[in-house]
Amino acid sequence: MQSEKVAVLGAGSWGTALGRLLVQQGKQVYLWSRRVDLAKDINSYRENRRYLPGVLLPAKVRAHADVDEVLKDAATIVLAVPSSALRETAALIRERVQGDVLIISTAKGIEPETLKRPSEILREELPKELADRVVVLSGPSHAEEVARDIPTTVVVSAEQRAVAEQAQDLLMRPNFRVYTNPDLLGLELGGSLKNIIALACGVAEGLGFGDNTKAALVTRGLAEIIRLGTAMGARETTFAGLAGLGDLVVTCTSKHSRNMRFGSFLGKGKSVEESLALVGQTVEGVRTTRAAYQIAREKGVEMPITEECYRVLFEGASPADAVGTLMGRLKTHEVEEGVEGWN
Ligand SMILES: NC(=O)c1ccc[n+]([C@@H]2O[C@H](COP(=O)([O-])OP(=O)(O)OC[C@H]3O[C@@H](n4cnc5c(N)ncnc54)[C@H](O)[C@@H]3O)[C@@H](O)[C@H]2O)c1
Ligand SMILES: O=P(O)(O)OC[C@H](O)CO
Repeated sequence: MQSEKVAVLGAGSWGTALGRLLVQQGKQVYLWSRRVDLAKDINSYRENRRYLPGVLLPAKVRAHADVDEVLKDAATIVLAVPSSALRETAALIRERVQGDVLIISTAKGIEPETLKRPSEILREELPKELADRVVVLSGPSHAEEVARDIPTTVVVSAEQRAVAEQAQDLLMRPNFRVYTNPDLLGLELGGSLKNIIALACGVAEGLGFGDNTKAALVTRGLAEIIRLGTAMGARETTFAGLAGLGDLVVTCTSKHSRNMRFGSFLGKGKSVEESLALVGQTVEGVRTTRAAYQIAREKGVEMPITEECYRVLFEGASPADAVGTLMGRLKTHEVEEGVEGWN
């Protein structure tokens, strides 16, 4: 009989929320924290006070600092570490796991050094039989709300439909609705690139701007995500879905968003380092801005918001200067084929 054990690697907010959800699905969850003190604290308080305060965890979520114990005989592995930690975490799996294991990848970032997406990193780091079992989970899903059973919709993809459907069956709950989509590339790009736009929305908030500015960033942000995504081979319709517009809306409007909070500190005049320290959690948008900027240049795709985020994050431009550049761009059409439709 297949083990009911699930290993969740990464005891941050998302790993903890997904661990709780999987216990609701009847699983025994081993939550891996590389820090012994955090594992002890979670088990003592039945709460992840550092990353997901205020959520009582069932006894079947047990935190461990020993990765051997966590991975042994697990039928499913959920990867909930930031994209920056994915390669080293995959190496831990490679050295310890064989066989028919489902691997759910949740990181939403692009590696700036290689321009690789999470599933590509896993393909490089894992043996083929494990990499073939990787499912990408994306969509609008703040841990703070999932952990409170607030109705949420997400989307999964994998190279094989049957593998994606296995994850769909595993995760589907009355208040956690899981769709499938064959466009794995689009899912990963949507989930990663929206963090750049959320960061920009945070900057706008920090500068004291209003809803008009945020709506502008979401709308024009989606336009540049679609431009890059389709140039890379993703399907345009994916960006109208949960991993595109859905995640863009939630991240650009939610008080829970780490990327937006980070941007708002920048907008208030804090440095990148100060802003990261103030958030104190993973902010994927920083590394992904660097990666997307590079990919856009290589592909000759125009991404004005991403470019300005890059200038603020890595070239010392001030947020006010970035706004001036965006608003002062040459006049243009709203859609690429803008002049068509007129005589
Ligand atoms: N929080 C959410 O609502 C949410 C939702 C969907 C997807 N995600 C994605 O999930 C990933 C994790 O985000 P999060 O919000 O849980 O981050 P977080 O900052 O809350 O937690 C990250 C966890 O990973 C651990 N970690 C960092 N580097 C590590 C390493 N090298 N080895 C082992 N552990 C390491 C940290 O100690 C921490 O426990 C990100 O890619 C994020 O985009 C988050
Ligand atoms: O809090 P953020 O900005 O990392 O976003 C979390 C999730 O990606 C929302 O779907």
